[in-house]
Amino acid sequence: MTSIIRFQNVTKRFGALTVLDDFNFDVRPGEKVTLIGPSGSGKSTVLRILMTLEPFQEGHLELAGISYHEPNGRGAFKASEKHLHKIRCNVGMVFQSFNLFPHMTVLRNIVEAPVAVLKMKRAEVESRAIDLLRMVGLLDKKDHYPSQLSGGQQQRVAIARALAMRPRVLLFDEPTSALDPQLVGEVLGVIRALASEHDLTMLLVTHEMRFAREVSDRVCFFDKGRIVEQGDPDRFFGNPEQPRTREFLSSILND
Ligand SMILES: Nc1ncnc2c1ncn2[C@@H]1O[C@H](COP(=O)(O)OP(=O)(O)OP(=O)(O)O)[C@@H](O)[C@H]1O
Repeated sequence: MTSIIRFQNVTKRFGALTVLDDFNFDVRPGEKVTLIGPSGSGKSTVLRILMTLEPFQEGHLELAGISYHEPNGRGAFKASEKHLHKIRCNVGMVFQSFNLFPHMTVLRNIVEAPVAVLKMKRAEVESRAIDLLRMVGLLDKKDHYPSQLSGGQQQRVAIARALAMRPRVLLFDEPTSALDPQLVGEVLGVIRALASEHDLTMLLVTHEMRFAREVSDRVCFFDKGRIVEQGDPDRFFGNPEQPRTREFLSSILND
């Protein structure tokens, strides 16, 4: 079985703090995987490393067959800009806090990166951006600025923006946790629709357990830099095996 994401014995430290400890993790092409776990356990760090936003100290990482090492093996994350560019063309990320460019319209927010980074033709990207805005239900907002949109609408633009780069892997880092409760549903609805896309690999960090159960092929409980337990959602939520998983699930489900 080929993996589209592969962490092999990855160790990540921030100073004296070891966040990932000899971490191994594989994701199949098209798989939708959710990472859940206590605050501070390292879930965002997994995504940030994949997005090349964080270096790591030991181990080996592959995304879509591209290694995160220099081919000559000089050590983790000594990749050239060209190499990083290759990786970043395959992976997109949706952050907790939208991160739209405030001085650009919705349409430009979506169009700029594919034109600047992928050197795609502006007209072609615009036409795809229009399709994506229609998909996230915001075509009528294309000439608005982010400050004129609700948080839920901004997050839907952020999802469209990530998709405009045609990533093979899409990472979601707690995409609804900065939203008012009444806006969560509209964003989850868009992600749910994406989850039905066979070819797109999705890795999500979320505290929305019902949603995780609904969209994931696999749920992983992550604690102290390791996966403690994983499984298909019905088995995982219906019959968690590890005491730490049970403890975690009962603490959040009783909140
Ligand atoms: N840039 C940094 N410098 C130092 N420590 C960091 C840095 N980023 C994260 N950490 C620490 O690494 C650990 C893992 O953080 P991470 O954000 O990956 O956890 P998380 O599981 O995503 O938590 P949450 O659910 O609260 O977002 C935490 O103890 C955090 O304080």
